[in-house]
Amino acid sequence: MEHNITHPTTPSPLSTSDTAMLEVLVPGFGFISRILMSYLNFDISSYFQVLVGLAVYGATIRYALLMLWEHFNELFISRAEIRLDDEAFNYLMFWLSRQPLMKTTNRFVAGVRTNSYWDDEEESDNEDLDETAEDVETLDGEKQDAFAMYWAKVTSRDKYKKMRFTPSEGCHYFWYKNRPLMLERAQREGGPYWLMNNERIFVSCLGRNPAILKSLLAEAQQAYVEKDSNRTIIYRGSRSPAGSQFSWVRCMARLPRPLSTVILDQDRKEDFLDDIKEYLHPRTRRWYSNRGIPYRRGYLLHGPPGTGKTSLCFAAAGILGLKLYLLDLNSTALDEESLSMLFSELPRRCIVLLEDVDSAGITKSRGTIPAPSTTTPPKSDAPAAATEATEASADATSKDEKKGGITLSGLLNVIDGVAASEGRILIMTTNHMEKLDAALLRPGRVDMTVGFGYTSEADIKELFTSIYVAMEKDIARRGISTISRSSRNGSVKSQNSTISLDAPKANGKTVHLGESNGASKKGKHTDLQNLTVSLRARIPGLASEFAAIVPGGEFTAAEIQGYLLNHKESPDAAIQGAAEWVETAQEKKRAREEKDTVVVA
Ligand SMILES: Nc1ncnc2c1ncn2[C@@H]1O[C@H](COP(=O)(O)OP(=O)(O)OP(=O)(O)O)[C@@H](O)[C@H]1O
Repeated sequence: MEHNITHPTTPSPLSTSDTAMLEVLVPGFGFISRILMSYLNFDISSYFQVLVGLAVYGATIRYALLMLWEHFNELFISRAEIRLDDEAFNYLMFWLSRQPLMKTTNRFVAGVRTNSYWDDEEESDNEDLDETAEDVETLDGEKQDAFAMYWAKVTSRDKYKKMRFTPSEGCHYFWYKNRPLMLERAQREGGPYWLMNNERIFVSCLGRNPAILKSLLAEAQQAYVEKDSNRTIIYRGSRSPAGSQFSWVRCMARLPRPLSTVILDQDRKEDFLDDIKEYLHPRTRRWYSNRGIPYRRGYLLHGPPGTGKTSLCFAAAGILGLKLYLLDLNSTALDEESLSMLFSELPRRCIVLLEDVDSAGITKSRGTIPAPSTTTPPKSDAPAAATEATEASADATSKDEKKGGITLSGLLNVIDGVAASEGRILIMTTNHMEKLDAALLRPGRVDMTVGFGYTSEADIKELFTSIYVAMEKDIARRGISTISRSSRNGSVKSQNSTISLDAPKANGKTVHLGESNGASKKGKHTDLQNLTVSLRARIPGLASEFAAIVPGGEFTAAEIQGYLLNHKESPDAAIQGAAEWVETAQEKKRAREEKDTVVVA
């Protein structure tokens, strides 16, 4: 008997090219058709023509909608693009974090990492805490507890870092000045996801006029810049964590350092500052440009470690409101190309600080510090003498050129290369000017040198005064906080509470302010004023006493400052311990010198 086995009618199978085409139009087509065939015995390929028709139709509609959307965008939507590697990105993020959008959106990036748009906020948070510490510290008998309370708050704040919110990737809608805006945070299409500086923010508005977007960005910039108010902004040239590229990363914003706190011969300080001011004057820029001379100026600050070179730079940046760009030439990762890129990215007016150029791989290795021969260094502006001194070392230097990431020729190329930005001020510091190559010191690269030395008698007096003059401000601040606290409480709290400002009187005894219970605000003010006046009157005498004990020309300002900081509340104690400190310090120096002599021998 013959059995007729009936198979489901199977239309002719698709050719390979048909299947490939369908796979392109409908990704996963092959897989789906196999599943359908095996489980449902349904051959989808029999509907090939219908499927192709549908796929083409779908693709056409999609394309048409895309084109339509693009035209619509072009005609009716304005859009600003802000890139991560630009500072405008920080402006916008900072501004956004303060907008109602960040309170209402349900899609956001949360993080505790401190970065450039939050750094100053952290600082002001800490300042609030500092106030509370001072407030309670002034009540006698509670000093320990006050510190414990303050410290508990600090450590807890450090543990529970403030959570920061920024918009997540994707689109967000918000209102700005009664206009609906769209914010989109996205990675650049086509770029590798891990590349951090791929990120973009787009802000869009309806209409062809982008004025509202520009106004938003201007507002964001203003908010960001105002946050810095009169601070000195410091950038550091560093490698991005994700790539090998170097860029300027904002690392902090510091309160400016008053020039008066840098102890250096007044004329020398003024010459330095006047020279920078003269350089920044528009007539100087015109002068340079009319003669085709590259508009750049370089300074070399030289002297033993801890004599105030970096401090002078900070002070100058603060006074002139210039941003400070720090670069470590010792980084082995830094090559000529990166250095050149960093220099080309500098803003038109700024200070670039290259510290300890002698220790970078562009000279012979760093040696011991030569013993001081005079109390003050030679008058600074002597590039010719410096050049002579350095010519002798040029040979030795060239041998070491290849040490480290950057070579001498690399540095020279970048300092005056065509790609380097104009208008910048380059300040290099060194502990060993004699080790620097003459080529680095030639005019055009170094136009002025400022020498720093060991403190003279006058410097010691000035340093002492500057340290204890600040105490007057401290007293005033504590007085104000105590007064405000007592006025909040109605009166000074306990029976025994006194304002604990142990300041010595002319006769060496300690003054306790506000000793009377419930002393009036006015009375305390008068006491504080008297104390301040008495201290001010005593400081010159104390400074002379101190300078008579500490020999001139032997110690750096950093060393003396270090000692005075151990007695920051009591100038009298500083004077009492000065002779012993000088003796110990001299002994240590002698021992170090002997050790160095043995090593050299
Ligand atoms: N001339 C000075 N006037 C006031 N303070 C000074 C002076 N020199 C040093 N100091 C103090 O000593 C510390 C170190 O100073 P600074 O960093 O400016 O020294 P430096 O010469 O740049 O040292 P280095 O060569 O090691 O970089 C700072 O706290 C600073 O306040």
